[in-house]
Amino acid sequence: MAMDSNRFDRRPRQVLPGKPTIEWEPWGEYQDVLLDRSSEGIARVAIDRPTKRNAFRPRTVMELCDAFTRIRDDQRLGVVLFTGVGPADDGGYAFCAGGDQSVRGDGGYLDEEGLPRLNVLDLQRIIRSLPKVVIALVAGYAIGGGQVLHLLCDLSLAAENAVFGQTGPKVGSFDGGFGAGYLARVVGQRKAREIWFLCRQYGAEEALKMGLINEIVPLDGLEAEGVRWAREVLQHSPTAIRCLKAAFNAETDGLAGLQELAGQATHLFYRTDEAQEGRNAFLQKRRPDFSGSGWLP
Ligand SMILES: CC(C)(COP(=O)(O)OP(=O)(O)OC[C@H]1O[C@@H](n2cnc3c(N)ncnc32)[C@H](O)[C@@H]1OP(=O)(O)O)[C@@H](O)C(=O)NCCC(=O)NCCSC(=O)c1cc(O)c2ccccc2c1O
Repeated sequence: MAMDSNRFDRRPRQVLPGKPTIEWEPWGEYQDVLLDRSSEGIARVAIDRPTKRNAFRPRTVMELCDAFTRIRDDQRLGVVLFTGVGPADDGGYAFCAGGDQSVRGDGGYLDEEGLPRLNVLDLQRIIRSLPKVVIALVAGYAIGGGQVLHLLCDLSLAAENAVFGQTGPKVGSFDGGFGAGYLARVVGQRKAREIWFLCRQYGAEEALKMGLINEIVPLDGLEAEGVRWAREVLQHSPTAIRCLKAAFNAETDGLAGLQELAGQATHLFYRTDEAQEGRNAFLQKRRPDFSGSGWLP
């Protein structure tokens, strides 16, 4: 999906206002997304459709899935900053305004072949199960499906101009998965029902009060604060962090969440002499000898 970045301009690109506090390396080239990484272990993913308030079309989502999958597979990366390019030419900012209504067909959002898709649901799962920390940097609107994407990030830093809300019942849509159930876990059932049933917009202070975000930051310091949080996370144990993320998900995500947590346990188990004895015995066509393992309390 991403084209070789060597063919393109490799100068760092401005995503949000403010002085960069980290050296970004452009990483691949997409149409709707900017992807950068740094040698410090941080990646930056930005939706690049500012004239549409960073609303996503199927291509945007496919590119985001590709970007997050590449990040997952790069062992040097531990934290992702997820944001939207701004400002637009009219001065407006958005993290993401949800699904692009101009390509919404009768059965979903139409891709370039005319196939109706709701592929943001795939992206939600990729972000949710990414064994790294995803930090949303919200400048301007996080609305509709964009608000759900923001919700699924592990941490959220919002600029003073951030605005959150749902529009589904206004525009004939709803996200009854993470968008409803997980929102209720985060802000409580009463507030979640208010957000969806009334379709109001909430500023950064209200979002902080309801637990939707972690901190409010001046707009031109948003990326720098994200980098600061990322650097702090990166000082800690990668295994502890990935297991904790899976544990938080397990509490809310049913069997899919337990599968992630169990996968982390299997990863760790594979590194033990005990697990390796099972594999070696099979390959050497002999009985396994687990006597050295003990039955710990
Ligand atoms: C986000 C806004 C509140 C911003 O208002 P503002 O006044 O600042 O700006 P404009 O309204 O003038 O917008 C500027 C420019 O951007 C275009 N635009 C903005 N949002 C979208 C969008 N979502 N789709 C297409 N285009 C958009 C706008 O038309 C303007 O362009 P011009 O050419 O006319 O200048 C406000 O823009 C707003 O309310 N936007 C709509 C928000 C919305 O309703 N989003 C969709 C919700 S539904 C959804 O996201 C969704 C997606 C899924 O894939 C799902 C999958 C599965 C289940 C549920 C899903 C789901 O609910």
